[in-house]
Parts: sequence; structure tokens; C-alpha cells
Amino acid sequence: MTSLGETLGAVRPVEPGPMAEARAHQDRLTKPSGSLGVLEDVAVRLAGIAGACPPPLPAPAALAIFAADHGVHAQGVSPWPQEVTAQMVANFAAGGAVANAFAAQVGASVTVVDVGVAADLAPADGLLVRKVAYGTADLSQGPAMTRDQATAALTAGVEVARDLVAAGARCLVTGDMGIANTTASAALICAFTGREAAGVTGRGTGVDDATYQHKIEIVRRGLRVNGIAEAEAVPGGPDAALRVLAAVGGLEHAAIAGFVIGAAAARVPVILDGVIAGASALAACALAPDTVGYCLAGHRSAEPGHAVALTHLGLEPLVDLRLRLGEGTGGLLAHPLVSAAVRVMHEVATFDSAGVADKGD
Ligand SMILES: Cc1cc2ncn([C@H]3O[C@H](COP(=O)(O)O)[C@@H](O)[C@H]3O)c2cc1C
Ligand SMILES: O=C(O)c1cccnc1
Repeated sequence: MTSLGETLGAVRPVEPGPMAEARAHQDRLTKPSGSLGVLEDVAVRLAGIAGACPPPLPAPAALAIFAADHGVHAQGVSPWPQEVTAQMVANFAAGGAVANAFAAQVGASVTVVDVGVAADLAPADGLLVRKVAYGTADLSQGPAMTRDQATAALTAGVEVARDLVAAGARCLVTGDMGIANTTASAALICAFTGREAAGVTGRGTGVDDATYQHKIEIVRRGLRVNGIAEAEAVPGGPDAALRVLAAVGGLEHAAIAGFVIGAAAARVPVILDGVIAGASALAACALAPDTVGYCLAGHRSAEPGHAVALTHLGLEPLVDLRLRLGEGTGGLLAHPLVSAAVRVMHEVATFDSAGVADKGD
């Protein structure tokens, strides 16, 4: 068993020296300075993460899809039955989901982790059972999880990251599956950013207007019953972060937060997927602030809370395709861009080496 405290303490800031070196190297390459835009920033950050310039290629990539159920589903916040969580876990394990197709496209492995599905699942190839509970309690009635449950799910995420890196992964990608988890995501984003529920709650898998208004009300109620003021960010520090995560988060949010922290502790970049990952990353970065240096925002999801979370974290999304699926799909699609950004550092000639004239002063 990994101690969560030890892992939090192992997260170091990204290294400024190799980042400065990478920035200077970018300017010597046979292209106008800054012409690769955000990709230059990505390559610079990967140098800081690896502590080396040029940084290693971020491959192979490994996607982990954390799955769990939500007590708040009983409030009618999702049009889908809760059983779809377990059914989709089987679909991931059989290779039949969108995430599997995108993983195959970009050459990423897929690991599915049951951290809280409300059904018994048997371990199988690519399916780890690390169940902490059969779903959370209803966050609109009281805390969704105990502190111990949140800690156990965080630890499961840390350990999955550690094991994937030990098995050779050089880039991690977050994925989620949990019917009703956009409600818990909205509540987490409210608590960590201090935004109002109406500004961060989205339609998830597609609720109608009446259900959407009800969903916003449930997010408000969840904050209220758990003693979290709406439109006021919770105080910083790991203790408050764990309290918020346990109060209104999901078991997969906690596990994803642990996974992101585990990536940072192992000095490996982690590509975040959509709104569930964004909400989880807010918790991760509140628990261990240097974690943010290891996070790349794969995409911006159509859920309004996602942009709020990314702005709060200071992360710029790599793609915006109006995706609103989760599973890791948006994170996976960004992986070739991250690889391309790093490959430039290895393969592109400098003005000197290629005999190309630099622009005049
Ligand atoms: C078939 C199916 C596949 C999915 N894959 C991801 N999600 C996504 O939708 C769910 C969150 O939306 P809400 O909060 O509205 O329930 C999560 O399971 C998320 O991973 C799916 C949802 C469905 C129905
Ligand atoms: O942003 C996401 O990842 C998302 C949006 C809607 C439903 N599930 C996931």
C-alpha cells in the first residue's frame, strides 16, 4: 500500500533550468520564433517535467478509465439508468467503446479501474477491481464519501499511475465513467473556484430544460447541506481539499485526482480529459499544488464548468471539438499533438546546422 501523504510530499515543482534551455532551443530551430504557438509551450513544459532538454517522447501513452456510481443519481440528474456504468465498463474491457477506438488510433493502452461501481465486477484482462464502495452516498443529502473512502480512492489512483509508469508508460491520460458524474463535477468546480452553480453546471449526457434547472438546484443543495458556501472558494490546503472531495465528489473523481498526483510524483506528463478530469485536477492541485505543472489540458469539453476549471488551473486546452463524452476521449486525441511538440525538439535542424539564414536584427 502506498501512503498518500508520502506521494503528496514527493511531488516536486517542474524544473525551470531545462525549461529555459528548451525555450532557447526552440528559438534556434529553423522556423520563425514562436511560430509553433502553444506547441512550443508544451515542449518547454515537458522539458521541465522530465528535467531534461530535449525531453523524452511522451510514449507509450496509457489511458486509465476510473469507473464509479453516484448516489445523487437518485435525484434524477441524468437521463440514463445507473446500470449503464457497469455495462460500459464491460464494453471498455471488450474493446467496444469510443475510448478504445481512439486509444487504438493513437497507440495508447487502456486500463479500466472499478473504484466504486454499484455492481460486482470480476477482474479481467485490462479491468482492475479496486472497489472502495458500491457507489457514493447522495451528495444532496450529506457527504458523498467518508474521508477514509476518499483517501482509499485517491490511493487507488496513485497506485494505478505508479504501476503504469513502472510498466513503461511515459504519458498518462485520464478517463472516467460514472452515470451522474457531471453533477458531482459541477459541485466540485463550484467549491474549488467559488463560481455559482448556474455558471458551471452543464447538461451532461443531455438533460431537458426542466431537468437542467433541477440539476442546478441539486448542485446548490449539495453545497448547502455540506456546509460549502456557494460563490465562495473553499480555503486552500490539503485538509479542506480532502473535505470538499469527500463531501461532493465521486469515487472516480478521487481516484483521478490520485492518478494525476501519482503522475506528478513519477515526473510523467498527464493529459487531462474533460469536465470530470478538470474537477478532479482542481482537487489534486489543492492537495499538492505543484501537481499542476505536470498537467496538460487535452481538450475543452462542451460542459461550461470545464472552461472554468481550466482557467482556474491556468491550463490552455489543446483541442476544442465540442466533445462531451468523457472516457478519456478528448485526452487521447491530444496525445499526437503533445508527441509532435516534443519530436520537433529532437528532429528539427537549427539555423546553424542547416545553414539557413536567421532573420536580420
Ligand atoms: C452510453 C454512455 C457512454 C458514456 N461514456 C461516457 N459517458 C459520460 O457520461 C456520464 C456523465 O453524464 P451524466 O452526468 O449526464 O450522467 C459519465 O458516465 C461520463 O463518463 C457516457 C454516458 C453514456 C450514457
Ligand atoms: O466533459 C466531459 O468529459 C463530459 C461531458 C458530458 C458527459 N460526460 C463527460
